[in-house]
Amino acid sequence: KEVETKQKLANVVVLATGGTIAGAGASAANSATYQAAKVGIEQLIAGIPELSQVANVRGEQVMQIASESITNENLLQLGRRVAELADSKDVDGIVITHGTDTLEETAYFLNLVEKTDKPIVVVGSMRPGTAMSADGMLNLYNAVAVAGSKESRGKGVLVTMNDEILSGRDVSKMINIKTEAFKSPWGPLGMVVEGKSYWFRLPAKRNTLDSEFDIKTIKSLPDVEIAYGYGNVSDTAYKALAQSGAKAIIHAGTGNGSVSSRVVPALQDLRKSGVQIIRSSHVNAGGFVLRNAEQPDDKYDWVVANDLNPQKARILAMVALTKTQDSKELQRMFWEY
Ligand SMILES: NC(=O)C[C@H](N)C(=O)O
Repeated sequence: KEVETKQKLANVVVLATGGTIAGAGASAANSATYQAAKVGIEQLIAGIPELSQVANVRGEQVMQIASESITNENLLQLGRRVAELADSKDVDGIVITHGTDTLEETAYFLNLVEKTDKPIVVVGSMRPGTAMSADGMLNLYNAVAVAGSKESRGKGVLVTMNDEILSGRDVSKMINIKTEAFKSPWGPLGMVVEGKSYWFRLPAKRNTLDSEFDIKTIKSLPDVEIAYGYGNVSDTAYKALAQSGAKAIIHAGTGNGSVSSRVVPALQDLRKSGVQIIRSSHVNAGGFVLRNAEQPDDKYDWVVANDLNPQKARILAMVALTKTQDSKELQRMFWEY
């Protein structure tokens, strides 16, 4: 009977990349002072025997880094491994353990480039496993349960943090000291409780199977950089980024992506020289940038990121620029993804 149940369980592969979920501190009181990316995936899986009740789980250590140090090469490496596993008949779902600092970027990247309807769930933790009330164990258990569930198929890349199921497209780390750190401005898609998923809404934006991007055809990612808007800002950073080879600059603007009059002339010049200018917003609870509001985007040939925060706008711009250099095409992609 036991063998029978085991056969019915989904096969879930956990790809480990490091982060706090693999972190370790000197004492149980160290919830914020610790080293990320210390514990291997075998040890993480062995620490949660209950995983075997929700899926047949095996782990793979893809890298072991704190996520603030993730490079474009790391993203491509991870994306390619996810695609290989998704193509494999004996894999039903994939979980990626990840540091939380750039988790939202990796989740969005995978959401754009993985051509599969198999569940892909990205998960992290705010406290290391050595801390009191560590959150990684339950977050990972939830991730495996969601990745092993047929109901999770075709919903784009997902994130499970703090009992919520969130869309990898628009989830963002909103605070760095609470376990309730990850939010989407548009709310979670569902909840996961005791290994069972409860769904309430679906992503409306193009993703995975419905996406025009494919990890298998992306050889490298172009250089896209972010410059921050604030009072008394100068154009130095924008110019320097372009000079060092940025193909697009994300303006992490104030308010609705507004641009200081001290910076506008430089951005007009950069656009004329071929650099794409993409207006986003760094407001905390989620920006919303509209074309030709605040700035005449049609006249300047700039692009707006709408609700994508600057770091997510960077991901879409990189992926989009592997297909087109046309600003109108770029803008279409920013509306559709
Ligand atoms: N909570 C975390 O995972 C933070 C860590 N710096 C990381 O992103 O790897």
